[in-house]
Amino acid sequence: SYAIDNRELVEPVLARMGDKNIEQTILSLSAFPNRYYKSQSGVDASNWLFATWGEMAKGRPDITVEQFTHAGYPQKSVVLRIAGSEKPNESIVLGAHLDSILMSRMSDTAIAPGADDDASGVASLTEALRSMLERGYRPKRSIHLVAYAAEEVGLRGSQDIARTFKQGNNAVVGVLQLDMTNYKGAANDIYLFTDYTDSKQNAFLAQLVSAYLPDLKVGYDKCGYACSDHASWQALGFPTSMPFESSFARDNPAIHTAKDTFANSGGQAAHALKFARLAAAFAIELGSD
Ligand SMILES: N[C@H](Cc1ccc(I)cc1)C(=O)NO
Ligand SMILES: [Zn+2]
Ligand SMILES: [Zn+2]
Repeated sequence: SYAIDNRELVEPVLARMGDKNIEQTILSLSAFPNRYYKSQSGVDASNWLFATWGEMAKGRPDITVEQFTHAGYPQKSVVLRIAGSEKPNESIVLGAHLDSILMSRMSDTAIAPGADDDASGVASLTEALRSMLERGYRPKRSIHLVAYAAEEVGLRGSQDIARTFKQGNNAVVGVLQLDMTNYKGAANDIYLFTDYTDSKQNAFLAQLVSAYLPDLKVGYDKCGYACSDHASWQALGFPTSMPFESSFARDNPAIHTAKDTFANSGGQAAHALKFARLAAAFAIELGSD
């Protein structure tokens, strides 16, 4: 059941979150020439995030950070796990994708900064993590943060990882995907996609916004196809949601081009901060029961 009954745990974490750290993470990730799943810089970006999350997790014996090796290409996904103190085999998964691409003339050395798609999602998750750690938050269920490799070439990294969870004895309570969080293209703040997602979990997310982010407006839209990694999880029967930055009609025109830069997402991360806060509220409410 989706109870909202951990306000004393959620609010201090949200209060400590800001856009400056998100900005820095977006700038760091979009500084790689590209994060293509087959390029050296795509491997380097994975290694950078592995080191960054590993540094953040130092001093927490309940946290592991690993790289997940995929068959057929060198870019690894990065998986961080905060072990639940009471129900470690029940998991909440927060995801974003690590890789970037150009819609045309892609090559191992092409310039594909992917600031919005999807450095913004990785940065939003990283800020949620930072604030939870600063508060010393310990979940009862396990919380997993995943930066997927190879999303742009057919949701390949998330397919491997979702399948691994399916084969393990993890009960997955809920999955959240953040793919593009920093380009505010439309009137509402957060758009919940209604296709390839779970309607009950979407309703829970809307309640979380009302409870913790009351000045934000929620809209609904459809992608029309399996448009990000949430579809890999939904296909295996796990409840997923994808809060998105804009409406379908007004999504970021720069994605999959060399123009997908932080400057072209507005030059600030205030929009991405909304998604970071929603992700933290989702993780703590589901992780604390
Ligand atoms: N297709 C998705 C981006 C994408 C997702 C939703 C909408 I509306 C428009 C565009 C992608 O490129 N993910 O990496
Ligand atoms: Zn994309
Ligand atoms: Zn994407």
